[in-house]
Amino acid sequence: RELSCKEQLQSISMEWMSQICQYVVRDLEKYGICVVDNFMGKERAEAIHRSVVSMYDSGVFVEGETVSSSLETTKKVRSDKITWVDGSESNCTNIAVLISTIDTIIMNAIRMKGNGQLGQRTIGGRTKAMIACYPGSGSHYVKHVDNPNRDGRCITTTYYANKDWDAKTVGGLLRIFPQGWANQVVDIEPILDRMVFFWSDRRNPHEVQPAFRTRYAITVWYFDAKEREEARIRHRECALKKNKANE
Ligand SMILES: Cn1c(O)c(C(=O)NCC(=O)O)c(=O)c2ccccc21
Ligand SMILES: [Mn+2]
Repeated sequence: RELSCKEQLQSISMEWMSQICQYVVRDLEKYGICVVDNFMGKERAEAIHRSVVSMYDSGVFVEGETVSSSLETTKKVRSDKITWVDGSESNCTNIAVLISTIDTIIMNAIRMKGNGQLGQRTIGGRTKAMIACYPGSGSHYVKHVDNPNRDGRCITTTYYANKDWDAKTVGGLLRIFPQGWANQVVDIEPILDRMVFFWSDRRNPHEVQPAFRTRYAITVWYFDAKEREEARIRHRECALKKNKANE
């Protein structure tokens, strides 16, 4: 019998899903980095773009975390601004769909591995989505490691929502310096509907090069269950020590 439209869509998305998962598992385990284009499809991507622009215009974004205050007296460029969403906020429906799509990919990638692990990691939970905006005028992010000291985060997933981005004229490249690749760098243009997955630890120092146009990205970090638990215990212990000291 002829498959209904809904069944056809489901079968395409299941097929698509398993393709993407194989790709993510292979590239993460082989290179520690995976780039997927056309992740949500054109119309959903443009809807996400419109959502983040209107959120930015509504003023919910706050100054981002500067990884290290720049000592030299560089001319003051306005730095990144961020806001955290779980997808339930107003105007975030499309972002909720993005988050659940990434969840599905990560969970299925692990299931595919069979041993319930991705790169010898067992994923246990994730952060909310951090929407970041670089207001242009040369704003950038210094070279850093997302998780240098085992805070639990093991996979960084970043989605770009920038229409017609041309890095040759407006910069804004994500440049990753993969450890163990000698002096190779990986330059990734933050183009619309591009999804990047990479290990959050010291294997992937990276920077955001100066952007000369407003640049939007949505990041979700996935936790390694064991490492997250250990970080929580360490955090509790040092909190207890502090209380003892203050007694
Ligand atoms: C704004 N912003 C970031 O852009 C990156 C980051 O690495 N971005 C990579 C990218 O956008 O391509 C971060 O890792 C980050 C960490 C804490 C607070 C803000 C942060
Ligand atoms: Mn980062």
